[in-house]
Amino acid sequence: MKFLVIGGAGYIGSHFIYEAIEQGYQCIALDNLSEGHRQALHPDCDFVEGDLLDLQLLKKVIVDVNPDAVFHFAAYALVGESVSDPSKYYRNNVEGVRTLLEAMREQCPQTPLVFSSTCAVFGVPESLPMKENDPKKPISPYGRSKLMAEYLIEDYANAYGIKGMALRYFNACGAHESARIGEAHRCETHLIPNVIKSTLGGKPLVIFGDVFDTPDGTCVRDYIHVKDLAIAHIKAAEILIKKPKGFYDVYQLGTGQGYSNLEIVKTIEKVVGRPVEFSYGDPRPGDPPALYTAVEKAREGLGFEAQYSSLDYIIRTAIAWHEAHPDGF
Ligand SMILES: NC(=O)c1ccc[n+]([C@@H]2O[C@H](COP(=O)([O-])OP(=O)(O)OC[C@H]3O[C@@H](n4cnc5c(N)ncnc54)[C@H](O)[C@@H]3O)[C@@H](O)[C@H]2O)c1
Ligand SMILES: O=c1ccn([C@@H]2O[C@H](COP(=O)(O)OP(=O)(O)O[C@H]3O[C@H](CO)[C@@H](O)[C@H](O)[C@H]3O)[C@@H](O)[C@H]2O)c(=O)[nH]1
Repeated sequence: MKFLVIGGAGYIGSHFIYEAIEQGYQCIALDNLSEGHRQALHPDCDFVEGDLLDLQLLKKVIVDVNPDAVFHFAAYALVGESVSDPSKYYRNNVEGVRTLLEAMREQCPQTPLVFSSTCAVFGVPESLPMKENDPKKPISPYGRSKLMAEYLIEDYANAYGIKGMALRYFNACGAHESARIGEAHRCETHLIPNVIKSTLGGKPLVIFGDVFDTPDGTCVRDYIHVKDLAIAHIKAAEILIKKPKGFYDVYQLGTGQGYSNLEIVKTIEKVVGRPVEFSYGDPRPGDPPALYTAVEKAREGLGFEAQYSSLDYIIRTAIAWHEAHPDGF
């Protein structure tokens, strides 16, 4: 089977491709390398350098590849930047999805689409753990753009028979067990890489806020290893392939267990064997105090349960990647 992977040179997309190729699937990545890295691509993965917003290119690639499933990882994903430059986010994350849906509607209306969504569609959750159908009140243009994209896919499924699944990830983390690929965002905002980089001589760590309504005052998040995300995507595609036209559903991917920012720092200290220096800063605007998912729907609907997301494995694989590639790719 052949998978077309939009955004395949990015962090999560590149780990998905490694897993899919290791499981025997053929992969073709399309990426404009605005954030991704050519070196992140598996050596057996075919690559088209191009833009999601280029409808003619998408149609041509779909005809040439004739994929059995399409995976859409490409987006801009910095919450803060989305507040200061929403136009950039709505264009790439909403118009990009519409362009892809148009290309698929014309060239491969039966082919399943698996879409990267986020727990940021909820904003500040009304209750925990968060369930798929809980109320959604996103508080950033990034979260809103992803919620709009979910609606677009659902509407195209209802009206034109597209088959789609939105997978809402909680906090993606970790690296490939080989340490050949890992998290290498050009502007790194995520906690785990920032803690690790601070131990390797990078920028000093600032923990954003210690006065949240959580057990130790720091934010709580649900961390899921990129290998688990990759496995869930393959399960989603295998299920979607067998579904009738017009099928659409949403699943959340996390472990169901929350860890505070301080617990992450303490675990990294234990693994590296020395103290991590940090200071407390102001809370980051738009950070909800606690986010963790209910896992029942993914367990029942996808047969998915995280297996590679112990904090110890996440941190060990992430450290191995950063030690092997201190300057990224
Ligand atoms: N990292 C997380 O914790 C997290 C959590 C929830 C959801 N997500 C979502 O998962 C997806 C992947 O996230 P990531 O962390 O791997 O991000 P990433 O930036 O590393 O990967 C995105 C890739 O898409 C490419 N891209 C962006 N716009 C494009 C365009 N117009 N045309 C072609 N390629 C384009 C980039 O070059 C990059 O390679 C995103 O949709 C993100 O919103 C990420
Ligand atoms: O240097 C840092 C970096 C992060 N944090 C805190 O660590 C926690 C986790 O932050 P981060 O790793 O940036 O992830 P989130 O902000 O939780 O991730 C959100 O942002 C992603 C976009 O990058 C979305 O896709 C996810 O769905 C959404 O949960 C938050 O409390 C941050 O304030 C720090 O204290 N210091």
